[in-house]
Amino acid sequence: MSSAKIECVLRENWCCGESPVWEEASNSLLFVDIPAKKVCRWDSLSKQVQQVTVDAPVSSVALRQSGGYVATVGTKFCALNWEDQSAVVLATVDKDKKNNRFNDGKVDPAGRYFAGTMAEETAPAVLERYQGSLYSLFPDHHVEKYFDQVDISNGLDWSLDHKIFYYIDSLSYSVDAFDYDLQTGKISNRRSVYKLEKEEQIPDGMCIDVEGKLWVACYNGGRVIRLDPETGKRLQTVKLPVVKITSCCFGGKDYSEMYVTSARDGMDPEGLLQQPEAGGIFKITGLGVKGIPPYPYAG
Ligand SMILES: O=C(O)[C@H](O)[C@@H](O)[C@H](O)[C@H](O)CO
Ligand SMILES: [Zn+2]
Repeated sequence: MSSAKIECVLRENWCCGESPVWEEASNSLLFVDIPAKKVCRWDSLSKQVQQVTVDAPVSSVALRQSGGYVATVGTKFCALNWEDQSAVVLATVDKDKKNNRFNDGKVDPAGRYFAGTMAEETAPAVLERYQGSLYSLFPDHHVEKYFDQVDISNGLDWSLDHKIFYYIDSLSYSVDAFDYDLQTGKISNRRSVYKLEKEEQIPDGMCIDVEGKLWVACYNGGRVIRLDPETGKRLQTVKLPVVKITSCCFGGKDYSEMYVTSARDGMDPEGLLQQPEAGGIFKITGLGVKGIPPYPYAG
């Protein structure tokens, strides 16, 4: 077993930190604070954070091949220009669902931006059920819808051979897999590869490592877990000093570090006293396994 070291690298106490993405070119970690409507970029060398505020809850951010970033803002896929802080709408979804917003999103190995929606929460994990759908924004800016009836659309990633798409609808307490056709972006044959145990609580964000194993952030579970999607077995548990763990990604030199986001929304004053780092960003080193670079949006 590895000896993991955990460090809180940013203690600005985000309401709900999410969607960590490593940007190698700037040695930075991108992430969002959903309710604060902020896209943030933390420079790992200068330790400075830059922020861009948008006009609606921003639930995910991704790199863009042609420069700048893309982000899911409210129910819109947007292009984000970091220099002039402008957001341009590329496409809108769920136009008939006024209470919906996007949640987690990630770019596939062919440059499509996948993201799902959910009804806005009245409290963490409290919301009108089955309102969400999963979509992807193709490089030509058209949108495809995969399925609906989603509660909280969350973690997503692709197998190293690009033949499997992994997906989490949080309230199903399951990590699911689909066959993936990289050429067309089509998914099929949904099945569960792991059911969370009670103490692991709610599955949230997810990423894959170079060995093809999945790392899942456990919201209210205070941990990230490493799963073998082939055997359905949990391989490792790494506990963190805060319970509301929202997502994880690999980054740093050679993608050998893991960055973990967390939330403080929904915590009472007593909980915040006990967990002063709630809402912080954590760096885990010494895991003994690396990640892979994020794919940029090709449009
Ligand atoms: O970031 C998300 O995925 C949701 O927007 C959050 O509100 C929580 O993580 C969720 O409630 C836990 O399932
Ligand atoms: Zn999430």
